[in-house]
Amino acid sequence: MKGRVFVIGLGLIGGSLALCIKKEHKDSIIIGYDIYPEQARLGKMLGVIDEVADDIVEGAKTADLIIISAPVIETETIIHLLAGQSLKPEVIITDTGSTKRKIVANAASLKEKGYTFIGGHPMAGSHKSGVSAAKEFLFENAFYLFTPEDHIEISKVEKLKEWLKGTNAKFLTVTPDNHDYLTGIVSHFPHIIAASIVRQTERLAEGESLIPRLAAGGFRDITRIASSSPEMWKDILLHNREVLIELIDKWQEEMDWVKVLLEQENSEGIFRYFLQAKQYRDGLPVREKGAIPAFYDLFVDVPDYPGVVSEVTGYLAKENISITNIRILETREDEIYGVLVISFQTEEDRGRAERCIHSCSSYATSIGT
Ligand SMILES: NC(=O)c1ccc[n+]([C@@H]2O[C@H](COP(=O)([O-])OP(=O)(O)OC[C@H]3O[C@@H](n4cnc5c(N)ncnc54)[C@H](O)[C@@H]3O)[C@@H](O)[C@H]2O)c1
Ligand SMILES: O=C(O)C(=O)C[C@]1(C(=O)O)C=C[C@@H](O)C=C1
Repeated sequence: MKGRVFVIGLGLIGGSLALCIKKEHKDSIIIGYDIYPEQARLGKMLGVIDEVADDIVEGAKTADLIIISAPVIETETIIHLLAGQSLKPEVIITDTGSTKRKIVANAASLKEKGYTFIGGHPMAGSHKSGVSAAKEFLFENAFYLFTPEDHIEISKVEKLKEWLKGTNAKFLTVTPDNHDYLTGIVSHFPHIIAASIVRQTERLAEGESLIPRLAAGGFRDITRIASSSPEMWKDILLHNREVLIELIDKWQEEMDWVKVLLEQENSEGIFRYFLQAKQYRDGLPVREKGAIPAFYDLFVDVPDYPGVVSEVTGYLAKENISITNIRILETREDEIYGVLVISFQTEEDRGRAERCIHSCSSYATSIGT
């Protein structure tokens, strides 16, 4: 498709969408604006956008598609600002906010002016912020939720989906209320829990210097999202407070139940508690992005000597196999072998990497579970 796409808020999500749109629609022109001009300039330098707009008014007036990708309370303000502008009559305005009820309610000001607003939420992301973290494959196979109101023509929704085709996401339509209820459970509430575990640990670590050093594997897995942007999460919590207050009550009941099991030394009950959680969690779709992101990890047993990481990555580079992450599992000091964990975007890449490492070295590999 041809046209001018204006991204307001050029961070992780805005930048990633810009990359997806450019990949699919090579003739489009992507204009970016960020309240921090250095973000937009960096976006241009990284090739994420084609042009930088000096302000929202300038970028919006010639746009065919406007994507608001700022924190959700900022999004409300931007919607009202846009409603006061003279935009192209056929422009489509969408957002990427993690909440939808209040945003869609605020978009009444756009409807009054005859502009089309379709609420959107790509259900994939990261704890990282900023345009430098943008990735064109961020949304692959993830759900992309839309909340169009009844008066929105289907052809407009189809056009928006066409613009966003390069995300390779699975589009789904829900109501704004249902959206906030569902994401409250699977996204917003877990972020509160992650932050609360970290805060409790920090409090208890006072005078216990071993605590931060011991906080490894399990702690890091469950608290990764506590490193997310406080600005973004402050807005999300304020927007979805009713749903979250209810979930906190339910969580307190859950903790009371665990406390009872412990007080009773109820071995069978504790076993069943973990078994039920394991069965449900193991049944979630892990190979697809969405509920749980896909991690195509390859474990490589390597001798513990300097240069081994560049040796292995060198083999992969020669075969043009791209990696998304690499880390070394901590090993015992007396061991001469370490484990390199290399993550790939696809299962196919991981298979190629495994074959490549076998043909270039004698290192054992495993794909884990
Ligand atoms: N991070 C995620 O995992 C994720 C996933 C899906 C949706 N979202 C939603 O997408 C939106 C963007 O999140 P992100 O992760 O890209 O955050 P981010 O912090 O990486 O980017 C947001 C950008 O918006 C800019 N900004 C703030 N106020 C602005 C304003 N008034 N005008 C213009 N720019 C402004 C910030 O400077 C920043 O560069 C949020 O609404 C968030 O709820 C986030
Ligand atoms: O992977 C992460 O770090 C995320 O937190 C992504 C996540 C989520 O909760 O799943 C966060 C907020 C968004 O609105 C959508 C996705």
